[in-house]
Amino acid sequence: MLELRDIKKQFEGKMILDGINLKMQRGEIVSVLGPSGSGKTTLLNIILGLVPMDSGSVIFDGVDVSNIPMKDRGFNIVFQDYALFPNLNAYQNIIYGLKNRSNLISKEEVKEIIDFLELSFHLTKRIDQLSGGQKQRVALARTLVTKPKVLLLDEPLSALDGVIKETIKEKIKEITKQYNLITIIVTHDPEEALTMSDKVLIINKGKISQYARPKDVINRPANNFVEEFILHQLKVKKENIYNLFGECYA
Ligand SMILES: Nc1ncnc2c1ncn2[C@@H]1O[C@H](COP(=O)(O)OP(=O)(O)OP(=O)(O)O)[C@@H](O)[C@H]1O
Repeated sequence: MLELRDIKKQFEGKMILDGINLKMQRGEIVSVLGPSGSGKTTLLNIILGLVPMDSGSVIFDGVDVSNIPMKDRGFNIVFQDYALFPNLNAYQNIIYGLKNRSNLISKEEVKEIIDFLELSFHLTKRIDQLSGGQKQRVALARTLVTKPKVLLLDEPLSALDGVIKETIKEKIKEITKQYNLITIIVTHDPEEALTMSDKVLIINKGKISQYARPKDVINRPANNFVEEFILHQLKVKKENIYNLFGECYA
């Protein structure tokens, strides 16, 4: 279990995260949803250990990892722009994080991840020869070979659309279950959050507005902000939300 206890963070005197408390279970996808500037990426970076918090704790499986450096924390991230190395081919990118850590994962397990993400025919391609969906899968593979316990994804679907987007969504769901990960996804898109997560964390002005299952967010929005934010973003009237998600949550 991953637990965040009373996390606070200011930038330049402005409170960005103001007492974030939550618990996430293994095998669970949690989407972090909120308006631009609400602190979503900051929260992800604090969990990763990339950005220090002012106060609070990050607890993983009962151990306080707040002061454990990022590289030893055992969490990993796929950045929004994928941050792939253009001078390396797809395979070299995938195994990049295994340098000096070759005992972390067997060759068979690396192959399993490559096959699972359907990348075996693209391994020798340069990054600029890959489609958006293929780049995303290379970035996911590069992160997964490090065997993270917590998988952090910053806007993983924002550069994708149509069938490719749906395929990556399914892959993320399957990966989370198969590897029993805690997957945390930052998104500004309520439809993405509501359709692919076990729980949705909605933050506004540094505080949690609601942390609940998608069907509960839809049926019982905790406050006007949640209702308005979701309605506004989905650009539909309230009754249409039930039509949009009614089948899933009937
Ligand atoms: N290193 C930093 N120094 C100063 N201010 C920062 C820094 N990083 C983030 N901020 C500020 O903190 C606030 C939250 O930023 P953050 O990127 O976490 O928001 P977000 O919810 O992910 O936004 P978006 O959806 O636009 O990516 C913003 O006002 C941003 O300008």
